[in-house]
Amino acid sequence: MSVHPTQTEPPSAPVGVERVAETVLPTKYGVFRMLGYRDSGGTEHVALVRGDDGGGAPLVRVHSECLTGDAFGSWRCDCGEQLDAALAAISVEERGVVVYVRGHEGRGIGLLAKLKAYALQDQGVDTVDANTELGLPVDARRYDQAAGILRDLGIGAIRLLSGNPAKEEALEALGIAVVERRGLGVSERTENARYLRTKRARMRHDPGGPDVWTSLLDGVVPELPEDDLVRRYGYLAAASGPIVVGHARQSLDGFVAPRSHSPALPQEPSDEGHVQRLRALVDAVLVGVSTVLAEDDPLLVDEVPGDTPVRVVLDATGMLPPDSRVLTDDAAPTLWLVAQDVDVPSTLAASVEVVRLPAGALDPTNVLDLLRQRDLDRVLVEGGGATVSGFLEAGLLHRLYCTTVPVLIGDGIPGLRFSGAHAPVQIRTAPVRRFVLGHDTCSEFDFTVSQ
Ligand SMILES: Nc1nc2c(ncn2[C@@H]2O[C@H](COP(=O)(O)OP(=O)(O)OP(=O)(O)O)[C@@H](O)[C@H]2O)c(=O)[nH]1
Ligand SMILES: [Zn+2]
Repeated sequence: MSVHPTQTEPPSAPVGVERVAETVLPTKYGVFRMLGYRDSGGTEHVALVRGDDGGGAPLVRVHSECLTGDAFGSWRCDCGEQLDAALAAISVEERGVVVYVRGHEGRGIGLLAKLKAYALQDQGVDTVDANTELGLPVDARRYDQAAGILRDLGIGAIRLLSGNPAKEEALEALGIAVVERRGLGVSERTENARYLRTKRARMRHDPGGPDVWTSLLDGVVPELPEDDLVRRYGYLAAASGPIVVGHARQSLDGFVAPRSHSPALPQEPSDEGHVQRLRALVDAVLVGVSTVLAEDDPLLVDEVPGDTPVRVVLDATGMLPPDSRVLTDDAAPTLWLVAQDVDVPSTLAASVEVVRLPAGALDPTNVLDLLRQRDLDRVLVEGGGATVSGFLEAGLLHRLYCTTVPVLIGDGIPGLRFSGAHAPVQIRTAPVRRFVLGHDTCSEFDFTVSQ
């Protein structure tokens, strides 16, 4: 059953607003003028204003109060992140307004009714039906106080930051020209995915622009400095020249697997698509043959949106079995790098190209040269330990993600190792960012910053 939200008819007497206070508010997004208003029903609202009057329709966010999202950072909804993103977008343009509308809590049903609606949603009811089951309107918000505040600010035309067409229609009906509407594109989270899906399916919400991940795939980094995807992957999406990213997942004591290969490291069920996202943002993913032998991973991008990159297997002695999935799955080209004199089967999928290098020439520098000649500039060296260590030791990694799994193996297949025989013992340091991937901890080294 599809229920369309019923907009409560505004009472015949429009709500008027009176400006009662003016001050400034320094924030992490810069200094805003802060204007306080009281509407004719006694509810108090504020407007955060940046920039001057001139220069076309400003960015405007008409933000519905949400104590849980705005103040407590709740992930049940996306309000807090939208508010942050709106302030950030306005600070980038150095111009715009956030009208913070009180009394809009719970889409106008009030805070405690919203909490009751949450309790119903905990039992499986969706956000629309929860309001209805409580005998309350799906959306009881009115926007005449927001329109009044904009008029008081001398603003008659706006670029609205919202994914809600009903908000645009309501403002238009109140005489505010919405020359453009776009969503703020904040990333979906596991906790709010159902809520956002329901808003799209049953409340006509649309993102009004590409979401963050789609933008990153297109090489565009949205102005959302607080967004997890932007923070984690913005640099890679924006990289214009060659970039090499290493990845290693190992036990706390530095092994990728026990000697027997069985059992392997526990798979992390929620790595938030980290490895898949790295794959999707590069031109080529490279692995050593031992990793393919151990895991038979076809190296696809199939859990997040994006294209599978060119797959590159370093296999000097030709150990790769012809039925391994990286050779048989033709989702993307595979480069099988072997030494000159190695025998390979004559019948291989059309997606597979055997590239022969002189014996001894399969070192990281030559391999990267070969990839760059093919315009494969962004490279993910995904595993295993020896392969990634080779690129690390050769000083060829711009970034390294070292994910540690909270287990101890004692002895096994080594993860990252420096070869003491070829290089003086080094302590590699670089700025590190750390993030938690389920039970794993990922440390990201940035070797582009010299220390
Ligand atoms: N009744 C109810 N209200 C909710 C729920 N989740 C969030 N809200 C309220 O919904 C309001 C925000 O509305 P949304 O539909 O999320 O977004 P919007 O303002 O219509 O659209 P955007 O401009 O794109 O943010 C806030 O006041 C929240 O308190 C919920 O499950 N039930
Ligand atoms: Zn909210």
